[in-house]
Amino acid sequence: MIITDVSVKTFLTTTRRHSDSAGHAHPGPAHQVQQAMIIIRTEDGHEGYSFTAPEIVRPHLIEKFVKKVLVGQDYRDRERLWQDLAHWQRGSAAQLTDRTLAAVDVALWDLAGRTLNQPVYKLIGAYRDKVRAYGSIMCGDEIEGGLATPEDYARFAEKLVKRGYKGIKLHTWMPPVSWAPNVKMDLKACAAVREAVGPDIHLMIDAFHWYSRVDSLELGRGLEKLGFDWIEESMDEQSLSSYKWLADNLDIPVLGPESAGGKHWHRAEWITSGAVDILRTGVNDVGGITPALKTMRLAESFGMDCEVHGNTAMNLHVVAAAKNCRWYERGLLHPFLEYDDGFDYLNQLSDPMDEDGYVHVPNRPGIGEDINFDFIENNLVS
Ligand SMILES: O=C(O)[C@H](O)[C@@H](O)[C@@H](O)C(=O)NO
Ligand SMILES: [Mg+2]
Repeated sequence: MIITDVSVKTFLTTTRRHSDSAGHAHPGPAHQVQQAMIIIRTEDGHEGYSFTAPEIVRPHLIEKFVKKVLVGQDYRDRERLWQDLAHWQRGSAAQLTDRTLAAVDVALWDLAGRTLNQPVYKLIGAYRDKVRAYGSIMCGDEIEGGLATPEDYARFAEKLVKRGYKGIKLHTWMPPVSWAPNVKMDLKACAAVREAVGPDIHLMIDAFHWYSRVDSLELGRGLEKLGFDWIEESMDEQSLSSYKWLADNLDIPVLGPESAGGKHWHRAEWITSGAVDILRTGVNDVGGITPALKTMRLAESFGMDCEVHGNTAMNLHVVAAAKNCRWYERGLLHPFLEYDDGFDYLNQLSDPMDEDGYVHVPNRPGIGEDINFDFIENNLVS
């Protein structure tokens, strides 16, 4: 049961996803990027794994914080190990972030599942084995036939409905697109999608914090006429009072926070201040599966749904272990990318979606990522 080592393998993987100068993903030519796999090993040889960017598990963090907290400890003591790492964040000179806590926590859950030969959502206490996915579309772009016009969004939405999606979320145009953000263009894209898919498909928008209160109000009122399910991150989530103002002035549910820090503690303040109608969590956003579950239960205590940010199996297990969540966010999607192609370092997708739009939780032990260890060994960087 005792953890004897924490290590990291960094390897090359090929992707067609490129980040723009604001961090938004867009399709482009295939290129190689570095990915990291953290490995937590116990005395009896069991291992747990999780994937993240190499800088999130760089040697300084593993040696100065992670190993000092984990090595010599019982791998089953996830709550205490998470609390010890979270407590050390304050004294880490802002080096130990929620992303690193998430990578460690996910690997600990994976270790538990692999050791006990059980999928994580069953260890937590499953609520369901499958969940509806919404297609989370990439931010708009200026690519011919991509997501450059409202008609492009409408055409892609029709394709997603044919694939089986019963919900679609638009990330609209944002800087560095020269004329963005633009409320009227956002509403044109949303109207074109509603026209294309009809009244029964659930639609949401994620405006990615580019708007003022007044712009957000105009956007929200327009979405109310189009029957959207929620408006997400239309303003900077560092302004709690702006979201309280928006939620007070809109009928459409306001969902958040996604990118605001403070884990489940700060999300309690968002609820009690009336800043949101639907809470948001995410394994990477709050520091792991452990705090994401706390956030789900917090929202449930207030009669509130809590929607989980992000794809991959780690988020899917959180969704599967909670009643107060309606969707799995499957994405990010683009007309020029085939999401179902997956990743070269995994043997199969961890979030396969059936033709009815349901994603089935992997029943493989642990997180359930079907890791191609040979690929990783053959493409090692360090
Ligand atoms: O880069 C990000 O912050 C996320 O990928 C984001 O674009 C998207 O996943 C999101 O906000 N979903 O709600
Ligand atoms: Mg979002």
